[in-house]
Amino acid sequence: MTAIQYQLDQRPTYKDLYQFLLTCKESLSDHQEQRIASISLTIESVDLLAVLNSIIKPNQRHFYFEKSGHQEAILGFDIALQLKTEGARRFIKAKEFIETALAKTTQFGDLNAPFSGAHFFCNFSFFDTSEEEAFPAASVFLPAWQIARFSDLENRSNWCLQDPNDRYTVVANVVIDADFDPDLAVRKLWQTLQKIQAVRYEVVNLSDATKTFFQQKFVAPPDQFIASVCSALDLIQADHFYKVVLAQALDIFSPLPLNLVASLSNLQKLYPNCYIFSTSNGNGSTFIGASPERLVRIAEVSATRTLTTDALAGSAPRGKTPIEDAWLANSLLNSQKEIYEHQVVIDSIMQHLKTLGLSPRLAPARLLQLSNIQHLQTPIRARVLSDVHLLDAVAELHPTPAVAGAPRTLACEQIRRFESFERSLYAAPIGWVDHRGNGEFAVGIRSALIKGCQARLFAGAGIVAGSNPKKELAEVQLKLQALLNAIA
Ligand SMILES: C=C(O[C@@H]1C=C(C(=O)O)C=C[C@H]1O)C(=O)O
Repeated sequence: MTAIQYQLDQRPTYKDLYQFLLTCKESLSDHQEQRIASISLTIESVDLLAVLNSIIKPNQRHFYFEKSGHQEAILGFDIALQLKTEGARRFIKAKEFIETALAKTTQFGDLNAPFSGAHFFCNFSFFDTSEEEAFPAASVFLPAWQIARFSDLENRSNWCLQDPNDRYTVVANVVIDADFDPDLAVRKLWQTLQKIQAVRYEVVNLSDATKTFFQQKFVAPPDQFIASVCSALDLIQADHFYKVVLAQALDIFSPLPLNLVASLSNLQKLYPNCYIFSTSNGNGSTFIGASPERLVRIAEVSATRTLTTDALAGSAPRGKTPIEDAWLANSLLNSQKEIYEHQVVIDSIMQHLKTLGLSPRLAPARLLQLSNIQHLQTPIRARVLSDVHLLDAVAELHPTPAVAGAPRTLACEQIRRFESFERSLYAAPIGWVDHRGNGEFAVGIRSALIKGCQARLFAGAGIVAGSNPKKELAEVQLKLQALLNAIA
């Protein structure tokens, strides 16, 4: 991969870009060869959801990923290169696809600016084959356009407003082949850049989005969920496995098409400490959610390449009063059953990270409090050497016992047996990888698959010895209700 740098204080001109693209074309060695030119520029502030709302067409692929705390958000749209695959080697195939794409990429711009350079957007399904047509078991794409916001501030109180300290990067990825016309390409680039920059003053008044009356239907009735939990508890007692995570799916039908951007904006406001994500297949289906669960991040922390993951399991509702809330938090922190459910996740993550040759360290367990629910959370960190790719870590960690159970294979068999719907992208890795092999994946829980006037909402709960079937149903319904409140 080649990188051409230009001075930070100097925006490239039309001529600079033309010259760069022409050089890329001239470097093609034969008629069959294809190269990628990746151009990174810094721009002034732009509202990413406004771009999603006003520029991206429903039949264009998009990917939106906002890190918990709203410090970073990244939007990709339109496809430069893509891979769709399935099977046991899907994560490895995704890694190979990215490495092959990077080998034919020439990068232009300041690669030290946050979120500059080529980024690849990935979504996977929970199982390694997918019966559900909307999304394949593995999908990776390099977008034609990528826009990112990066905030240096640790705790922004006014996160939903544009902050003067935020920095914005745009990356355009252009496919260069024998028929490539550099002049036309620069003119198109310029036009799209202008369109993006014109969006920044657009007010997307999402709070006015019409809330419509939805009809709702569980895919499997609540009684069936209770019966499944009881059967799972019998198998746990008979020592077949320790834990299984069983989910419910709720279908909603709206008289009007569901409003994707309004739903995302609601999720942002309701869940400021969750990952907010949206991925479309370019064919009318979109998967969105607000997940509190990090699968894995690899980033430079104080000049050390560091892997961070979280064990997240063990839940309680939030109280209606501060006293009730504190009581519920205290019960969660001291419940033998919840601590055990949490520990199963920690043990598995530690073991899988060691399999990767890492020496992980645990931070003390803490409470992660969301607006409707609270969880036990243990951050886990490890130093990584350059031979561990982010997708190697995803392949090793997914699915953790937080969303599958333990032991993994037996738990997954029980999920297939007890759940009567396809999990699709629910509870699966969703995230991005950059040109350095760094990036971040969330676990796609608290999520919904939207198509036109319909949506399927997903939520689950971990079942271990001592679980109470009615409480588990209540937990799943609480999680579903939170999503329902956000879908507009
Ligand atoms: C499976 C889900 O959540 C998981 C299950 C939890 C639990 O049972 O306590 C807590 C957090 C998540 O790891 C979901 O929200 O769908």
